[in-house]
Amino acid sequence: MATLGAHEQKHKVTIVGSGNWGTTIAKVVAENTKEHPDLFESEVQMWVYEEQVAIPEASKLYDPSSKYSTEKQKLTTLINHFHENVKYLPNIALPHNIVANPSLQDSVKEATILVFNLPHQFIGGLCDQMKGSILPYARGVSCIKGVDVSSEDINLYSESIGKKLGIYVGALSGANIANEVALEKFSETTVAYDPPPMDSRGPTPKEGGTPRASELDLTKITEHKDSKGLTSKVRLTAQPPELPPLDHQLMHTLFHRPYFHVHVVSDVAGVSLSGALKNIVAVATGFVAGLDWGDNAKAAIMRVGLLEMRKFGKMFFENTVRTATFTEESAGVADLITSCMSGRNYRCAKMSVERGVSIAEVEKSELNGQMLQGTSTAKEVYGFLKARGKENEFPLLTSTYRILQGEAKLEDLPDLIAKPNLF
Ligand SMILES: NC(=O)c1ccc[n+]([C@@H]2O[C@H](COP(=O)([O-])OP(=O)(O)OC[C@H]3O[C@@H](n4cnc5c(N)ncnc54)[C@H](O)[C@@H]3O)[C@@H](O)[C@H]2O)c1
Ligand SMILES: O=P(O)(O)OC[C@H](O)CO
Repeated sequence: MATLGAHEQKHKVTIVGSGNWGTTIAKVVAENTKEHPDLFESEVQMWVYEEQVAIPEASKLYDPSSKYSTEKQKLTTLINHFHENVKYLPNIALPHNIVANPSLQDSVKEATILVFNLPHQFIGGLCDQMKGSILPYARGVSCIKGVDVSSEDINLYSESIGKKLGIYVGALSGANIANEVALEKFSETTVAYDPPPMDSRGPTPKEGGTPRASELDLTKITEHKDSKGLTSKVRLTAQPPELPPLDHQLMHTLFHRPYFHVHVVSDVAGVSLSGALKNIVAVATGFVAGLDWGDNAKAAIMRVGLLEMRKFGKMFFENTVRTATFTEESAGVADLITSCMSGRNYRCAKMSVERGVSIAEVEKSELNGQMLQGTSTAKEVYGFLKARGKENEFPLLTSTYRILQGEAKLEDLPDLIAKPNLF
């Protein structure tokens, strides 16, 4: 187990988000912060998008004589009272050192490590609200499976968040159906963390002066190569030397559990792109499952999907992506497989075909507020590919969007994806 020596300060962790995966990762992290008091403050703040919730009658917490069962209450009140997220992760006991906080600014203000974990459509607005409230030397990890697409550009969420907040952000992604991880069934994940070299330790002393752990001494302009290989000057604040160094070893200690095995790598692009693009492939796999075409058809979609994911990485992130990530890491092929077997994108796409209704209708009726990422990512990625004139080079990603739009027939999918050059 990692012990990094005695330090005057400890890391304080905040989870930004509290959905199905957000709450599960809060549980993982809170178990570790409690187990490593030499490195972390035990308390983990979890920012909750506040809503009024009644305990479902199916819940083991349901007690008709209690005010909590009959009346709608604030979700934060319920989480902090029962140590359970009754809406997004029901029937899972949460560690008592998780504190649900409805105030974004208050929840992040002391965090030295910010874990971003919520549906990707909300992150831009939340970063705007967070500006000015976070520590300048905080570091982040994005668990978001999605890509940040503007009219003609594509960015990893880790980098978009990092740019908006002026901090370095890595990524976590893997074959991680949240409910299974929450039940402590074995799984693996991949953490990608590759901060600019200044993070290696210590303040930059003023010439002839003694280093002090103040922001002034620790902030410097440093060269940083982003995931597209572009080198730019970024203003970044080093973490004070009083804190345990935030390196691969500490990342491992923060996320690894006996049931949740972590592999830390440096390929932020490969890890992030895998998590985003596999959601589109899962929608396509759900579609063919809905037609009852069998496992061979699903495997064919997964094969083409994996090749398109790798080609996408090579084409648009060629300078930094490690193509082996797609086939060697949990974030790559393993996440593709689990998502295409039982993920929400797969299940909702399958039901939409079986019931003859839109996937959005199924999402609304079946997910109790949880959100699909595959449908919006399909639209965003298609828009990006089309703007570049590359849509025909990614037939599965493109066809999935066109089927969602009613512009292509699902039954034609085998021909639509036949014989592309995916290498
Ligand atoms: N659930 C999984 O099994 C799983 C596993 C791995 C990764 N992921 C990824 O993790 C990320 C988060 O997914 P999740 O499963 O925790 O979320 P989720 O699908 O449970 O989404 C619901 C969350 O969105 C929040 N929300 C709703 N409206 C909001 C608003 N206006 N502003 C801010 N928040 C709002 C809700 O409070 C809730 O916390 C996604 O990128 C997802 O792809 C999910
Ligand atoms: O349920 P999905 O489809 O959002 O997928 C969940 C996870 O990403 C699987 O690793």
